[in-house]
Amino acid sequence: MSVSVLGSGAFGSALAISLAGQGPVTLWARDAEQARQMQQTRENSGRLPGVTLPANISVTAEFEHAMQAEVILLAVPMQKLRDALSVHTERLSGKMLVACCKGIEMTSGVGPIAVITQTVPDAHPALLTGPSFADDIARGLPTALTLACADATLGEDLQQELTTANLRLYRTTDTVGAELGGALKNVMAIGCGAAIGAGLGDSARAALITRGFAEMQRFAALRGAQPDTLMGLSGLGDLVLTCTSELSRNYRFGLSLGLNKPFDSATTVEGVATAQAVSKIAATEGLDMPISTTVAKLSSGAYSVTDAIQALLGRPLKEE
Ligand SMILES: NC(=O)c1ccc[n+]([C@@H]2O[C@H](COP(=O)([O-])OP(=O)(O)OC[C@H]3O[C@@H](n4cnc5c(N)ncnc54)[C@H](O)[C@@H]3O)[C@@H](O)[C@H]2O)c1
Ligand SMILES: O=P(O)(O)OC[C@H](O)CO
Repeated sequence: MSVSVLGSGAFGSALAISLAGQGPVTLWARDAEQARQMQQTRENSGRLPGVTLPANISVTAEFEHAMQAEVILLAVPMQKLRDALSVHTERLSGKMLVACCKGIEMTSGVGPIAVITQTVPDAHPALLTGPSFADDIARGLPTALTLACADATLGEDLQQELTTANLRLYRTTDTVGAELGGALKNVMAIGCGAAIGAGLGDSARAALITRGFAEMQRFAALRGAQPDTLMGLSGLGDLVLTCTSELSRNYRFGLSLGLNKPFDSATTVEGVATAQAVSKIAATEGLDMPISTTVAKLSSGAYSVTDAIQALLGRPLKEE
C-alpha cells in the first residue's frame, strides 16, 4: 500500500522517517515554504533538528499529489483535525485514514475516529496511538504502538503495512478505548508536571498517576470501551511515559504551571483542550473526574496550584 502523511510536524515527520525504511512516503506540509525547505535541506529543522529525512521521503505542499496514496496518516493536532479534513473531503473520499492525534474535540466532545466519520463519511478510519516520542521514532529507537481499527481485517492489513523495523504495532478493534487512553493520559501528565514543578514530590505523582488511571477507566467505561484496552500500550503504557518524562510537552506545560513560569504558547499541548472537554462531559454525565476537572481549572488559570491541592485533598474519604 502507498502511504502519505498529512501534517509535517514532529510526529508526522517521525512516522514518515520510520516508514521510509519500507518504501517511498509522501509527507504533506500545509506551508509551501516549509515543504520546499524540508525537501531541499532533508531536515525538519523546527521540529526534529539534526535528523536526516531519507531520500525516499517526498515533502510537498501539493495536496492533490500527496493524497494519491491509499493510506493517509493524519498527524495534526486533535483540535485542528476537523478543519484539516473538511477542506479536502472529496480528495480523501474512500481512503484509509489513520488518525495519529490524541485528544477529545472541545467543541463536540468526540474523538478522532468520529471526526473522520463525520467529515469524510466513506473513509475507512483507524487510529495509531501509544507511548512514543517523535524524536525516539525518528532516531530509530524501538517503539511499540497500538493500531486500532473497528474493521478487524483492515486493522490486520494496516498493522502489517505500518509496522517497521523499529516500530512494532499491536492491534485492537476497540477504537473507543484506544483513543480515550491517548487523550486522557495527556490530562494526567499536566497534573503530574504541575505536582513535580510545585515541589510536591514523587509520592504525589504516584498518587496522581494511579488515581488518574482510575478516572481514565471510569470515563472509558462510560463511553463503551473494553476495560482491557486501558491496560495496554494506548492507556497505561502512554500514561506512564507521559507522566514521567520531560520529553512530554504536556508534562512540561504542567511543570511550568507548578513552577509559575511562562510556557511557549505555540507548542502543541493536547491535554489542555481535552481537560476542558472531559470536565464538561463529566459534569453533564454526573461522572466523578476530580483530577481531570482540577487540571482543567489549573490549566485555564481558574485555579492556582494551592487551589488544586486543596480541591483534591479536601474531598470526602472513599474506598479505593
Ligand atoms: N510529537 C510527539 O512526540 C507525538 C507522539 C505521539 C503522538 N503525537 C500526536 O500527534 C499529533 C500532532 O502532534 P505533533 O507533535 O506532530 O505536533 P506539531 O505541533 O509538531 O505539528 C503539528 C502539525 O500540524 C499542522 N497543522 C496544524 N493545523 C493544521 C491544519 N488545519 N491543516 C493542516 N495541517 C495543520 C502544523 O502545520 C504542524 O505541521 C498530536 O495529537 C500529538 O498528541 C505526537
Ligand atoms: O509531548 P506530548 O506530551 O504530546 O506526548 C507525546 C506522546 O503522546 C507520548 O506518547
